[in-house]
Amino acid sequence: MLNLVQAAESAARNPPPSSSSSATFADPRRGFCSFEFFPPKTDAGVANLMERMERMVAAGPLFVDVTWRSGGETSAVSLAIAKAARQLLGPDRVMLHMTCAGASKATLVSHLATAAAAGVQCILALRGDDLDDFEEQNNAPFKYAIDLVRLIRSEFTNKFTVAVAGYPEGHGGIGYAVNLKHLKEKVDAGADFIITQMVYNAEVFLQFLQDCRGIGITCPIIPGIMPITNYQQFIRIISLTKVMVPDDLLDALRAVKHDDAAVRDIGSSFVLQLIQQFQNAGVFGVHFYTMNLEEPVVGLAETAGLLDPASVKIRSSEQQELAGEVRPIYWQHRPTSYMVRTSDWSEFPNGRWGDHQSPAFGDLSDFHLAAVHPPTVSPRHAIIQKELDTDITICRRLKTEQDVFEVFAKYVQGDIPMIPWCSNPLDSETSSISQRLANLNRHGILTINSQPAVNGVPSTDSVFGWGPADGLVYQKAYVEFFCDSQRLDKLERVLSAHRHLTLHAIRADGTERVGATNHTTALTWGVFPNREIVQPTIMDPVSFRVWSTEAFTLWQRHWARLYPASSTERALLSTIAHSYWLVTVVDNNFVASTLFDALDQVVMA
Ligand SMILES: Cc1cc2nc3c(=O)[nH]c(=O)nc-3n(C[C@H](O)[C@H](O)[C@H](O)COP(=O)(O)OP(=O)(O)OC[C@H]3O[C@@H](n4cnc5c(N)ncnc54)[C@H](O)[C@@H]3O)c2cc1C
Ligand SMILES: NC(=O)c1ccc[n+]([C@@H]2O[C@H](COP(=O)([O-])OP(=O)(O)OC[C@H]3O[C@@H](n4cnc5c(N)ncnc54)[C@H](O)[C@@H]3O)[C@@H](O)[C@H]2O)c1
Repeated sequence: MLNLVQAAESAARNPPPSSSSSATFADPRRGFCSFEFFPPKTDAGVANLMERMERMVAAGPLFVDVTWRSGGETSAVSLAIAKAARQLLGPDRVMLHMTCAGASKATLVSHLATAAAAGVQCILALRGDDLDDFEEQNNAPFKYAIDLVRLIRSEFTNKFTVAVAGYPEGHGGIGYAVNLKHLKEKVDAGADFIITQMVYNAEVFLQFLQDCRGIGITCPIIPGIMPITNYQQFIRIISLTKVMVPDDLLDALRAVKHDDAAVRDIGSSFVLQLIQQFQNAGVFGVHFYTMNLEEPVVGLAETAGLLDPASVKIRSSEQQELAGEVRPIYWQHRPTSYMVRTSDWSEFPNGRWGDHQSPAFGDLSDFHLAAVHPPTVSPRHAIIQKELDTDITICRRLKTEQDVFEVFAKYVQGDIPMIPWCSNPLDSETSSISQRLANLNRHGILTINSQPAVNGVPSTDSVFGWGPADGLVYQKAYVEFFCDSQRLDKLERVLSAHRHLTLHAIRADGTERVGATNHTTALTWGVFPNREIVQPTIMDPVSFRVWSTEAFTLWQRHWARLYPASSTERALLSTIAHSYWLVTVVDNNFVASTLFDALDQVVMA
């Protein structure tokens, strides 16, 4: 893999004589790219990713890589995807991410041996983030990525090419220069090249590159970029990673945030310019955080001249079978693609939770883009300040459940900028119900998501509109919340008089209580001239189950953890996480909704 990266860099810098020196931007010899995939959360998503990956690798990236969930819980899926990619592309063009923090030496050696046996020759050695207990991490043998680099070199010598992560804007709040020093140590310990955290500012990356060179890091450094395809998703990811985004870009995206096609146009022009700036400065490779999306990523890479389809010789299944290889089970049993109905609108047209059969379905934390902790604090990072403020606010004394209820109520009133489940301020459409929501929250219906009913509002409406002009949009009232068993019992009794309301409740241990119907249900849809009905948000019981696991984890991971191990607060939050239900209620009568009346009855004395 290293040879491949070096050869691609050198070919880009020294194009063959036949290529004119005034090569155009789209000259395929001018650049290369890699595509990063993450393991989807559901079997159907994995099956569809396999299919999509086959098309994406045929487009001609230099290599593909597969992320790894901290703790290695999804290691089998990551490995299966890497193995499938290897079968398609060959062994030297596939990289597997692997995290080490909290793992034992035996586990890591076993994962590495399994990867080697599957024909993976390149590892992106990472620390990982998602540890339940920092104290535990401090005593663990593998604290930093460098420990994994050293392990690979000592146990497997040169069997693997090793890449490591770099952070143009710093990492972990310990200072940019210290970060660089640690990066140099990783390279000195045996890393062959560096892939960076996503970056949307050419100056920032080029300064980082110069600083790396200045301290003697000579290996290839590939900047990471995530294509901008959907406003909500982009905002959530930059809030998580805290990467710097030019204000002009944010303003332009905000102005068209409900129109995915316009967001994608603006995002693509921006990313193409960024790549051009990199190329002008002699940086020819780009790492794409694909988010498992196909069309926007391949389109961008193609326009930027980063693909080389001629270099890919995808082997047919017959060739693979002749070579004694077994195709992944997902391919043999893959369902008819579910993508067709959304292909025109890419993956989540202004939509929210995605389709559980989609390869791009998952929680943002699955994308493993980077640290969720604030990096080096810079004055430009107002967003970090916002998070720190939130930490302080929700870190206040919590003695009783009522104190917890108050935090939720304050969030929907706009007095707290974030809670662990909601990282952005409420949408304007929620203002019509925010007082009712605050009251529900104060009475133990702890809301994390909602929408009021909408019946045929113009798609250009400044509050409820989305999609192209001249359409009409609709939505069912919906609310998602945590509550205890007593309130759920009462809700079920109330719902018997509201037959158009459907309920689905799940507890952390997986116990479920479901209403009469439990099918995939349309939540938001739009009718536009000359199109089929567009349905960006559905309530899907499978997605809800997957999401509930994440939702319960956030009590501990993003909240309880802010308090000392034996504190009252930790115990209280932990009890809530284990005993409360996560509930969704959909009001199927979008013409005359009674959802909030029903919830008011639950909290009435
Ligand atoms: C390209 C890329 C891909 C990623 N893929 C995944 C993935 O698949 N799965 C996943 O879970 N996460 C992934 N991540 C996220 C990554 O795990 C986190 O960003 C994590 O917080 C840091 O990982 P690292 O490997 O950079 O850590 P390290 O290099 O160990 O650095 C972590 C922090 O510790 C500091 N440090 C390093 N050495 C020392 C030392 N000796 N003493 C004190 N401080 C030290 C560093 O300066 C840095 O602040 C990815 C990140 C990137 C950029
Ligand atoms: N039901 C599922 O199957 C499923 C699956 C995955 C994610 N989710 C939910 O999706 C959320 C993220 O997706 P999104 O794009 O819909 O979020 P979002 O931030 O866009 O919020 C959607 C709507 O809910 C409102 N809202 C936000 N926080 C609220 C709160 N605390 N109380 C009441 N209303 C609130 C917003 O104003 C907005 O109108 C997750 O936090 C989770 O709640 C649900």
